[in-house]
Amino acid sequence: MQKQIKSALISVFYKDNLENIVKALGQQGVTIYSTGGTQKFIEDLGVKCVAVEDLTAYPSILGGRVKTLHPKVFGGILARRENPQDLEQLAQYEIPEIDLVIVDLYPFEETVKSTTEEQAIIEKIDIGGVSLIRAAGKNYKDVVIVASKDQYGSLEQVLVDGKGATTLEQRRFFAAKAFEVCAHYDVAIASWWMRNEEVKDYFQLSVPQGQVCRYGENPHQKGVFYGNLTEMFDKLHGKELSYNNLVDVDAAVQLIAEFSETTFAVIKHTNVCGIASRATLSEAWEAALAGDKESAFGGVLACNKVVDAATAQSINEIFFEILIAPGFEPAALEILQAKKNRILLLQKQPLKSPSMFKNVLNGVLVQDNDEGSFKEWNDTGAQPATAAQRADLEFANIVCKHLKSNAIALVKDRQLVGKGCGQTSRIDALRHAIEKAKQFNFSLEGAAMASDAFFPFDDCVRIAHAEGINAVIQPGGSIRDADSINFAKENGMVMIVTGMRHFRH
Ligand SMILES: NC(=O)c1ncn([C@@H]2O[C@H](COP(=O)(O)O)[C@@H](O)[C@H]2O)c1NC=O
Repeated sequence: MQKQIKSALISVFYKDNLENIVKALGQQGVTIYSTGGTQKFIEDLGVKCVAVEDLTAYPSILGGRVKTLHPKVFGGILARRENPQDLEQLAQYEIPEIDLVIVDLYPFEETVKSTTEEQAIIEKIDIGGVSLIRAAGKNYKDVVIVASKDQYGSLEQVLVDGKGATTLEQRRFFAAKAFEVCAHYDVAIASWWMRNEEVKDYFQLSVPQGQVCRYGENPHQKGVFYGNLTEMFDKLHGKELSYNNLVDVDAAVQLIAEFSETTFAVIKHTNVCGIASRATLSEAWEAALAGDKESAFGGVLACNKVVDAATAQSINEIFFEILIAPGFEPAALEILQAKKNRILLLQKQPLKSPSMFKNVLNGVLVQDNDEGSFKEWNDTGAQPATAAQRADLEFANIVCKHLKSNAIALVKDRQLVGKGCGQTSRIDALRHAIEKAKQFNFSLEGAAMASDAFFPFDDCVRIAHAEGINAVIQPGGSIRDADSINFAKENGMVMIVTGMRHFRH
């Protein structure tokens, strides 16, 4: 049903972008009611406006905590226009109908980001604005609610197209958006109150839409990304990131954040297939690629140093989807931007989320991020690790943590030379890792092996030893730990037990 807007209440925190709407309402003869700062803004535009104080016959009190909270305001918003009793009461108490409500709430989220001062934050919990939104949204059959400056464009369109009249469908659309705004606002407030609680009573997360993906994991699945990519990255080149790109970029930035030495990594389907630390970035790249040249095709690349021209030249020769780096030298950028089908991301900040979650069954599982790489460093083998072995073992252990379970990583001179992941048995993961190393002509003589979880039997250590691997790192915890440890002792192998498992399902 079409409804003509004859009256409006405007109370907004940010006044920008409101000019056209106010002027259009003024031209259409709409009676505008408004609060302090907004009233001044409207009058400065040369448009007539009634102060809410004049409507309520009450001043704004308690430093603005109570301005619009009054039956003369809420009655006019909530009255059902087809209900004779409601209309009688409006007449009895001299309450004018309000057909349009425009609100832009106090910026609670921005305030939390800019200060830790509790009182300043609490003052930015909007009360009147949220009440206006809820009231107008509830009475959407008669009232238009515009609950955020993000919707000014839509309102302007409606005012122009409908000459100030709205359809029921349009009012329903604005109401739905309005309740989304309120819900998001309340989640932000509740999250702030609960910021120090370890376990909350509700799983609450409200993240604005970032982009609708072309599709989900596969073309027949829909996909949407909620989040703010521009906060983390500057996209210097290439098309929009796909659903799978986003998943891989997440895996890549988590992995690369673990390394402080100059390191390059290649990620495929969230698993690292090549990674190396070297004195220079181009050496790190060459070594990472050499780890598995075949898998690197179409991969996601990540490094922790500014990309120089020499490295760019070398990377340019292979087909890759995405390159993530903390910076690009201008000459490197020129080289890499020459080809169209690739994405270049400049990472501006690290990932900050302290926890992770996924939907399972009819709920959500939440856990801490897997921080750290070992609890203890227990030398349980034939002898302690040398400095070089220690470096490789630590490297292998971190890599293993970023592989899907069951995972085995084989490392030599801080270069991944073989990996097995996502296997249903640990021994299969090892077999696969060895096969990969052989495929690319790596000798495993003197290599280090990491396992994401304990060895249930001594079979893996035996196989590793037979290949020349002489240092092992694993969490321990099997009832048969002694079998693997004794084998290492008897065969001159280093065996580190960390006490920290790194399953990744
Ligand atoms: N207390 C109230 O009755 C009340 N009514 C509206 N507001 C808010 O006051 C702001 C606008 O204030 P002003 O027009 O004075 O600049 C808006 O963000 C609006 O959401 C209120 N403030 C907070 O709760």
